[in-house]
Amino acid sequence: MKPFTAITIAGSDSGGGAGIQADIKTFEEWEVYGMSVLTSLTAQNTTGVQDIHHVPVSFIEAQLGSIEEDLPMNVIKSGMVATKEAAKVVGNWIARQHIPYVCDPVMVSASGHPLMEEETRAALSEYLFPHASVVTPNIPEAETLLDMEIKTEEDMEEAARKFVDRLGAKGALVKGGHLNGEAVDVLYDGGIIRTYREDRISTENTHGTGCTYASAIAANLAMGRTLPFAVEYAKNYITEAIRHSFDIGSGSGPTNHWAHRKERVR
Ligand SMILES: Nc1ncnc2c1ncn2[C@@H]1O[C@H](COP(=O)(O)OP(=O)(O)O)[C@@H](O)[C@H]1O
Ligand SMILES: Cc1ncc(COP(=O)(O)OP(=O)(O)O)c(N)n1
Repeated sequence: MKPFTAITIAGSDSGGGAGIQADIKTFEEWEVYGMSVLTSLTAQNTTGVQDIHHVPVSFIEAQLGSIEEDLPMNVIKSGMVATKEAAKVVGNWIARQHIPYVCDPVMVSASGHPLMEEETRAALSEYLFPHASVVTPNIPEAETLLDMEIKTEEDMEEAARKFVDRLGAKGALVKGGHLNGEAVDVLYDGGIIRTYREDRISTENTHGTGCTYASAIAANLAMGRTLPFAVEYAKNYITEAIRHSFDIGSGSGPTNHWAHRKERVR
């Protein structure tokens, strides 16, 4: 049997809610075989990030090479890529793969800890976005990367268009988790604008939502679904993961990666 496969290039969250751990848990729930390239190690829990250690760029390259020379890949997902040197190596490697790529431009943890060096911002646009089937910024990330304010759904639409028209991504999904009201996300794929809308769930336990959502999109692309359908399935998945999130730790608890088994969202 040959499964669909996905590779995540991201940081480790020792607390298990975000980063590589969230990505692999999500791939598994979609029955997609997960592989990982670690870019940074974080000492992290539900209250915040206590320490960060960046993996040497030569070792990031070694991990990419090990996978490339032996294992099949249907999709690439990236998360925390903290330095411009790492962004360059990862971007140049992705350019050679010619498979769908989901780029989650992780900049700051929900607890407010920077997960990317400031000078890396320009490197994301230069090395990663041009290869992305879709970039998945949250509102603060989109505001920083585009140097604009986002307060309304119309602003989200404008931002999504800019990621494609100005920064060269093939698609952009601007996530509205940080706005008030409904949980609305806006997708632009270079053609039309699509909106994904769910009621906001009242919970503090949303640690890892961005990583989990992007990985669910990647898993669906690995299975051959189109981007709009991949986002639709992933939106249902993340909504149930938040609805049934775990009240563990004394900070913002993690989402529940197996919640869909109760709700049958697949
Ligand atoms: N309280 C919530 N209730 C329902 N959906 C939410 C809630 N918070 C975030 N979401 C959804 O979770 C996904 C991740 O969004 P967001 O929180 O903006 O990203 P990030 O985790 O990268 O900051 C989006 O689909 C967003 O609409
Ligand atoms: C190692 C690592 N990578 C990414 C994040 C950010 O996770 P995300 O799902 O975007 O959001 P929060 O969990 O921070 O709300 C992280 N914390 N750690």
